[in-house]
Amino acid sequence: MYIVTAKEMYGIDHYTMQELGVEGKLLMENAGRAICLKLENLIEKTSRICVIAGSGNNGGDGFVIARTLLNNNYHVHVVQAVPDEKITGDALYHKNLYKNCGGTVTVIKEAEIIRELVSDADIIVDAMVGIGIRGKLREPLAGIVRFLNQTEKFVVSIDIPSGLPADEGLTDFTAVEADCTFIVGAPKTSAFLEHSASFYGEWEMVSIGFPPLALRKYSKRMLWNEGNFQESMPKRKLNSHKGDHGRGLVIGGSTEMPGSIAMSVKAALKAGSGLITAATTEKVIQMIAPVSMESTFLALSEKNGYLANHTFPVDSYDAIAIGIGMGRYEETRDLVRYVLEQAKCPVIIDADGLYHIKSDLSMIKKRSDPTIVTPHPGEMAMLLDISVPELLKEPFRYAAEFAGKYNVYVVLKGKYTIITAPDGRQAVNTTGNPGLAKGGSGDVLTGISLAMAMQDQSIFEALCNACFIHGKSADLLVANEHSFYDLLASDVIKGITDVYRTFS
Ligand SMILES: NC(=O)C1=CN([C@@H]2O[C@H](COP(=O)(O)OP(=O)(O)OC[C@H]3O[C@@H](n4cnc5c(N)ncnc54)[C@H](O)[C@@H]3O)[C@@H](O)[C@H]2O)[C@H](O)CC1
Ligand SMILES: [K+]
Repeated sequence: MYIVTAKEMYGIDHYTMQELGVEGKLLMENAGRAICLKLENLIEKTSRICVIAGSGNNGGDGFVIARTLLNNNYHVHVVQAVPDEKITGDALYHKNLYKNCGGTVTVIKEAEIIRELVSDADIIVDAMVGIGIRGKLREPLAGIVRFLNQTEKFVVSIDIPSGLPADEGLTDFTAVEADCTFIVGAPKTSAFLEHSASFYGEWEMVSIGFPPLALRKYSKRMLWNEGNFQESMPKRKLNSHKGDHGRGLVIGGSTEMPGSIAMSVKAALKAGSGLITAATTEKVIQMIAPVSMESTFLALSEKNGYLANHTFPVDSYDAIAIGIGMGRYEETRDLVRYVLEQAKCPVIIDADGLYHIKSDLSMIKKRSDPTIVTPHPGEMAMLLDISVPELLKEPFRYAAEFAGKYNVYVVLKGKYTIITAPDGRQAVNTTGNPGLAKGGSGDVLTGISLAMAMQDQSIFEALCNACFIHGKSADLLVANEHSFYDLLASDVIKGITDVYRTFS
């Protein structure tokens, strides 16, 4: 499923109409009809429905919905929140069809009377504004939105909750807080931003006839779901041996933080790596060996419980993860630099490793093999020299700019984890839950990512699948024996079993 900006949606729309010859009226009919098929499952046959229509094509969708419901014997009424002369083009065509079928319309000039007009309605369909919103909502629409947000009635928004921007970048808006939203054609980026996603309520996308070639042409962003996971995950050959599944190295750990590297190692093995070596201090090896029985160890020299600068061969690995629990010292920074310069395989940089590259980002830019950074918002903001709120306003743009500028893959972790490739392709992960907001969760994701980077798939797919597995494991655990409260990172490692058993 593609994710679009308003501009991209208009591009897709224009292409479908001009190049492929599909008329706008037909797209609008498709949208309204597809939405009604879904809506009728949500409402009673006796429900009274009030459609609030605006001036643009979003209002046009509202008129198609009103006509379809009317023709299916529902009790429906349209409140038009703009003067008659504002309804033009395809929207006017569909308004006329609705009226020709016996539909009724009340035109309102002031927001106040909306209370009275919807007093007997059970369901309110919000078709005031969609992706055509410019700036903050004006009156009387803003007043209607304020009313809708304090009413108990069930509010269904069409395409976008009216007033909400389709794109990232704006946080000051008045918008409908919908109970549910039927998104037209493709979800918009605002459905995946922390400050705006909740306005959509539950959402579902309806297809209205945009061909995949049009979507592909305009959007580089997608939602990574079960279908993508199942299609792209390499199948295991029955006659394969451990050498086929990757030899990985995890570098990190300190006496203060021995557990994190153990988690990454375990997760990497559980997710399907053939061989994993943990490169850490002698003391950490002693501490984690009893719980990391399946891995091998490489003892590196230490200084005050942390890894010291060290040169050792890094060329016999298929992928490397570095940074976990390693601390932020000059010696550990030199170690990160050494590995980034020497390793001729994909390198994943996490946790303290991210602080080290910040001091000299040319460390990552110079590399010719894939480099992957896996920051949470605080780390990403640190890398970009901006605040976390600034980052969260436009995470898609910031991640894409960083990935392009430094030629790296970025896994920006969060409720909506965004995976970005250096060429600008982006995916939003669909799995995961609040149970993952706990220490160790990131270490597990790094381990799974390491395993995925060594399987037969592109790095972009590998990272999308790693995030999918990590979140899905947590989802299955919470759906069965665990809760958001008690879920531990070590449970998530165990849960990988169920993900594989369910989906492969
Ligand atoms: N290709 C598609 O995606 C299709 C989408 N459909 C629906 O059409 C809308 C987009 O339609 P458009 O006419 O371009 O814009 P809107 O209806 O969203 O809004 C424009 C309308 O709103 C007024 N307006 C703009 N800003 C404000 C404001 N701040 N305050 C008040 N009023 C405002 C402006 O004057 C315009 O009149 C899309 O979301 C889908 O729902 C098609 O039906 C099918 C194809
Ligand atoms: K709307």
